[in-house]
Amino acid sequence: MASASATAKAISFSTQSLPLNPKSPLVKSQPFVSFKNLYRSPSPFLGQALRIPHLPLTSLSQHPDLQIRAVDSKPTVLVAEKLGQAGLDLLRSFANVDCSYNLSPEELCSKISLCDALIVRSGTKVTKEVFEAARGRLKVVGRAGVGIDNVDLQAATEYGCLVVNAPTANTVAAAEHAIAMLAAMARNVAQADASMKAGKWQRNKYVGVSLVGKTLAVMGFGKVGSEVARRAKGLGMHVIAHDPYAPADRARAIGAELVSFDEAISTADFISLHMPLTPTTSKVFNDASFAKMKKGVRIINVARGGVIDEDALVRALDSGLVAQAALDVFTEEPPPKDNKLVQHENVTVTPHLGASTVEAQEGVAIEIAEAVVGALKGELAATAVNAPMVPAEVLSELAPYVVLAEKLGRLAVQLVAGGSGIQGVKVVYTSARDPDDLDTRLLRAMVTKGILEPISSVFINLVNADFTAKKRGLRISEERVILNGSPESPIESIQIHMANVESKFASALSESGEIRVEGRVKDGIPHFTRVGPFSVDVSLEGNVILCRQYDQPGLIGRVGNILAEQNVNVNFMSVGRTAPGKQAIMAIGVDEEPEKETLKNIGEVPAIEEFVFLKL
Ligand SMILES: NC(=O)c1ccc[n+]([C@@H]2O[C@H](COP(=O)([O-])OP(=O)(O)OC[C@H]3O[C@@H](n4cnc5c(N)ncnc54)[C@H](O)[C@@H]3O)[C@@H](O)[C@H]2O)c1
Ligand SMILES: O=C(O)[C@H](O)COP(=O)(O)O
Repeated sequence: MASASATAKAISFSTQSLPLNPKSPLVKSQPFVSFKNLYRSPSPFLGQALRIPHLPLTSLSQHPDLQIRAVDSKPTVLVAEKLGQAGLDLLRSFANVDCSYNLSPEELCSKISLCDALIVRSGTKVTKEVFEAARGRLKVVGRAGVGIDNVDLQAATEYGCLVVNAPTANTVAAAEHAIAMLAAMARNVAQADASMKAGKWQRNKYVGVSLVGKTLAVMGFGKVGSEVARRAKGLGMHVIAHDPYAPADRARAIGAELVSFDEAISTADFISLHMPLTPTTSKVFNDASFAKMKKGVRIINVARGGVIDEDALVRALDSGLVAQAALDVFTEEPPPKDNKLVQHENVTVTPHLGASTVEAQEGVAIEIAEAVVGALKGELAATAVNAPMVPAEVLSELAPYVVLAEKLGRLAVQLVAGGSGIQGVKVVYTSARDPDDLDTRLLRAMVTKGILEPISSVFINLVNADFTAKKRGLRISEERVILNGSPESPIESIQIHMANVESKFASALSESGEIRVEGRVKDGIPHFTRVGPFSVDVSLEGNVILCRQYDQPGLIGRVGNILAEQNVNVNFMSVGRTAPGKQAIMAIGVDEEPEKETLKNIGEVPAIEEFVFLKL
């Protein structure tokens, strides 16, 4: 058995070559897809996006084929609800834009397989059927607004489709609308207006209530809630808030006190709702909670209709427990014509207008267009809803490690003997960085991609990597080995360990019997540096042949000759041995995939005990 103290000597046969083959059929077909395949892009988000790492753009643009493709291969964005002009202009500068409003679910499903991105507001349901109908082409759904309860996030994740939203541009508009509803309700503005338009003059009927000195409970102290609180303070109201996840000091800074749910609803004169619709908040305002409220309470809902049990609210209004309600949102939108809340004389309604100001819609359109274009370019979106957000500077630092992680995953899985069944994979990072300073989610996703893509038909990216691994029963654990010294590079090495599997290349097994491969980044290029107990050194740019042999003079030349006879270009070769004249591992980097016959000839060289061809 080989010892773990194997040493490596690297023999360079040629320098790094551009992995571009202009004659590749991939360049001719599927133009948008081809870039990823040509450049082996890490495309952490969107595997089919144009993303060209490490390569000078000038050399690409000089290639005639690529110039044509770059022009031809604009993605298509379907805008399914009205979007501000500035956002449309931005989208059109990058993509073909199809504005088709009021599509039926069937029409949406039939169009979607021709689209790379879809932009919606709250009026379009993006269901599992939509993702199924997209047949893998849809890469990003942009929600031009905050609430993503109309998008099936689980299905999006399962299909590897990124969901981004525009979380900030309509905050003030929604807060202003809540305040407008609050004041209009307190002074019966809508009812009095309707009465006058009907020819009446009813001054006694529409006596209102004052806001100053009253207690307002803000339920959900996020972006909109805190802006509502700030404005209510300006109206002289006493503001309390309930939000299990909001920091107390942020509330205090605005002059609001965070209290429990029961305390908020039982002491308030006005209750304004600003939480998202989730399984926990669904119908959280129901008979039981109305019963705890002060008699004559007034409720404003500019969040989501589903947080209120609407039948219970009708009962509470009819009994006088709730004096008035002001509603911008409804469980079903638009609500049926005979909806009792809409018709109720103590209820003021607007048709989901919270975000509908000219300014907010322009802002939202730009915010979502930037997010969608960025995502289509393969960048990580700051407003990703179903994927970890990795800041741009972290991404650029990790770029070569992202490639390394994927290629190590690919190497490791190809070393597994058929029928072994992989269950557990451990990824070990050695680094001098403080663990809190090293975000490995992207690397883990790429290891998963490397392992699963060669053995399945799934397309894996940062969005669906964990989900897909889990679904396939593949457990990926991570371990950090902290090195002493200064953390100049984020990672020293990445190792992949696969336990309880057999290997088709016995030398890949470590002393503990697990498949082990290791890689490092050298001068920005990912290298394969260890297999089992053997040190090797091959840049991970083409494909790799691993041979185990008895170290003897002339062997490297013999294998090199076999490859040269078949016109296979060797780009790198290294030999790791236990001691002179003992067992050694020869790792050969080759640009092309050798013919079967060539590989057979290598295997028949007497000193070679085993070998394996690994495709990267
Ligand atoms: N009517 C409109 O046109 C309109 C416009 C903008 C936003 N909205 C809706 O308003 C809501 C708030 O938007 P935002 O931008 O402030 O979102 P946000 O994420 O900034 O704030 C939501 C807050 O709710 C809190 N929360 C979560 N669960 C809670 C619970 N069980 N009880 C109390 N608080 C809880 C969160 O901690 C968070 O602080 C969303 O539902 C959004 O869709 C509606
Ligand atoms: O969640 C939101 O952003 C608001 O409800 C606005 O929805 P809209 O874009 O459909 O107006």
